[in-house]
Amino acid sequence: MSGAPLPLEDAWAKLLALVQALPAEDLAVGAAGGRYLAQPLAARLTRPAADLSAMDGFALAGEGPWSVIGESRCGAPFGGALEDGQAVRISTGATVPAGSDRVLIQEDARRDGDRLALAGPMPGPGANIRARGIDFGEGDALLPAGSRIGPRQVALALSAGADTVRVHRAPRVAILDCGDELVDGSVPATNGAMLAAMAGALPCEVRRIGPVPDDREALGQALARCDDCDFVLTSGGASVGDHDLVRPALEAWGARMAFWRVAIRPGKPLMVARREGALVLGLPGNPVSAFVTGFLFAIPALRALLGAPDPLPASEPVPAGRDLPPGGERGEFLRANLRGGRALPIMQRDSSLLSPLARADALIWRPPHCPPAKAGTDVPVYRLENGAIA
Ligand SMILES: Nc1nc2c(c(=O)[nH]1)N[C@H]1C(S)=C(S)[C@@H](COP(=O)(O)OP(=O)(O)OC[C@H]3O[C@@H](n4cnc5c(N)ncnc54)[C@H](O)[C@@H]3O)O[C@H]1N2
Ligand code: MOO
Repeated sequence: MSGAPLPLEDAWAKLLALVQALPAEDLAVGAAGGRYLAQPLAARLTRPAADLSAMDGFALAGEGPWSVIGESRCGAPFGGALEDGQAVRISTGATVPAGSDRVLIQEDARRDGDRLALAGPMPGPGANIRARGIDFGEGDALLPAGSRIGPRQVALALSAGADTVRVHRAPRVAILDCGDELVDGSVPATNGAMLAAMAGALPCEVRRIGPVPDDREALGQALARCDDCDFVLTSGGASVGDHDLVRPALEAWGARMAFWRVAIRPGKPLMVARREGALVLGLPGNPVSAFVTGFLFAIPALRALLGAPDPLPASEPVPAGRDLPPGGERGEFLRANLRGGRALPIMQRDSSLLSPLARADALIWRPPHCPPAKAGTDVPVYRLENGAIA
């Protein structure tokens, strides 16, 4: 447990091995935004349910000229069938009547009373018609288990006739700020609010606790308020100082440490533990360290609890905006700005500095002992603005 800090990849693997998606529940489709499907979604309906017009105009049967014998509107389809030489006025999205195989857009039509003639080219068969079932048919598999229900998936599920979807339950999350200096107000307790804002972009129930003093009993009482939580997130007191009491307090509460310390900068003294059904992450107190470990571990853990199949953040190669020195003993996440397709590192690296953190829109990953990188060579970059944490 107190051995060498774990390489990032090993820490991620151990974390994911500890987390299981929470049990499933049925939720009204409109309330399921941000959740992940616990079972696949199949269509209960065919869409479109009938052949529909894609344009405002006239549904035609046979060659022109035509006589207009009625109208098909959304919600009020034309009841009968057309014979050759007949047409109906039709709106976008309205049902194409039987007997018609094409729609003439009104800009290409000349209407005089009930008489209709071409004022443009004759539409071909099927023109301006959305055929029944082109989106999906009843019984079609629409979304596999593990899909995230975003706004587009909400629309799809409703269109497919689902009232509810089976999704993983939203985690109950406790976020504790720890430190005497936060209790007396000499240092503003920024981490809890920051982490709550990060977590709050995902579907979860966040309970803020503290600030809690550096005191075993107080920490014990605070942790007792987390007994019903799925995920407990502390910040501060994770290091080796005399007042870093989070680990013994967690152990006294019944948490079993899975690992402590990851070979990353900032964020080394990360603690990961489990207690009965709950996952526990002890994040370091330095605000940048809390953010980086929140981004790399806490948000992915939340996604995993929600049932995301691929919960870790993804990096992309971006050319470095300047020469970068070789990597050290710990891998480093450099705060950076993406400008003109390049990632420009911010050179203030102290893990207490919030102004460079707030200015950054990306993190450049420098793996341990990596060779120097010349400006213009690709380096792995994690964008901060997507995925809940800007
Ligand atoms: N001898 C060693 N000292 C330290 C080591 C080490 O390996 N050996 N690791 C350093 C690293 S790396 C980090 S990161 C910090 C982490 O320390 P803690 O997690 O124990 O955090 P604290 O000591 O409680 O606080 C550090 C710093 O952060 C401020 N803080 C704490 N919580 C909050 C909060 N909720 N909101 C805002 N600011 C917070 C606190 O006031 C301190 O300034 O340890 C190094 N030391
Ligand atoms: O990991 Mo600490 O976060 O380097 O300052």
